[in-house]
Amino acid sequence: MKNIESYPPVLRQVEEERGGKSEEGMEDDADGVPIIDLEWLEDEQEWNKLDEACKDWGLFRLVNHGVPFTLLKHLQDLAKQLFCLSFEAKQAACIGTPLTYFWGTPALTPSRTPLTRGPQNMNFVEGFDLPFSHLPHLNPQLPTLHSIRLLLTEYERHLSRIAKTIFEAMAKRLELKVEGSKSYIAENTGMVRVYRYPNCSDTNVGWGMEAHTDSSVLSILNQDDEVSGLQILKDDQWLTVKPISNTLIVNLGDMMQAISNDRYKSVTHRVSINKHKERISICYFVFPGEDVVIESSKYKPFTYNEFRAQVQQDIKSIGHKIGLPRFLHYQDS
Ligand SMILES: O=C(O)CCC(=O)C(=O)O
Ligand SMILES: [Fe+2]
Repeated sequence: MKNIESYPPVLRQVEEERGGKSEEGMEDDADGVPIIDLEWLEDEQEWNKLDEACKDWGLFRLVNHGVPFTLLKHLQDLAKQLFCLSFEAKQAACIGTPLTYFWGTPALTPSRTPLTRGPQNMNFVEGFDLPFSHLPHLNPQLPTLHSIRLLLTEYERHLSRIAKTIFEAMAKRLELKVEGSKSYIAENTGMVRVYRYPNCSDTNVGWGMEAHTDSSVLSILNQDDEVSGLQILKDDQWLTVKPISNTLIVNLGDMMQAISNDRYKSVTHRVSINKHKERISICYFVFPGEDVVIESSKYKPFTYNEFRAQVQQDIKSIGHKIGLPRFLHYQDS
């Protein structure tokens, strides 16, 4: 169902202006993304597969993850309902709550106001930012948000279990010291973002989300069952990650790349705009404790807090994130 009144006005305007001026896009069907079975992660062979996936791809598809299919589906449906509300209702729903509603950019300032950079590099996306630590204090007026809150509490339990299991397997492989490695995925830093990428008949207007790497340790994506959009950069080629029902997509972020001293990579990815259908995705991010120092031989020691502050500063001053290269011991001049 197309519900253009519910889009943020700037996104609505683009679609109205571009309506009809479209070009057929080509989409590749096969993706070849490595598949990791969470139930078999203890097994030597699966463990090797995980290591390879993290080195070569920085991303994999997770099966047998233990999250009930009904929960994944229900969250998707509720997110759809939430986005169908009018723009004004979505704005109003967040006032006085720890939620943030944003559009046109996924980047937020430290005070969690959206960082927009004008219509030229606007991302064709709207979303809600939901930090898990605030979930118990969230007392939303909207029934849809209330239901989402209840489901997210259960979702969080599953996703933190998954993140922990995957991280522990990686840490063992990387021979990280157990004490330090625990705080690399801090209990209280998980957060979820729910996105809607409106469809647009002219896919040349830009990106749902422009190319970037995540700043997280791990990001776990529950993507739309039917509508594709996520693309990753693999061997200098963009590749579409197919939506496959009842699977999760796990991607490694900058923190994981640094923790692994560049053995693993933070995958560059972007989201394309779909011509015919809007796309919903629910992304869970896990970060190190804010003051935990990440030490490696490639990078100067830094905390996630420092990394985040640098990213914010770069976005503000030069318009985009530089990320890990800012922290290299030896920077190219
Ligand atoms: O929506 C997606 O598929 C990806 C979202 C994403 O890349 C992000 O939130 O960093
Ligand atoms: Fe991302």
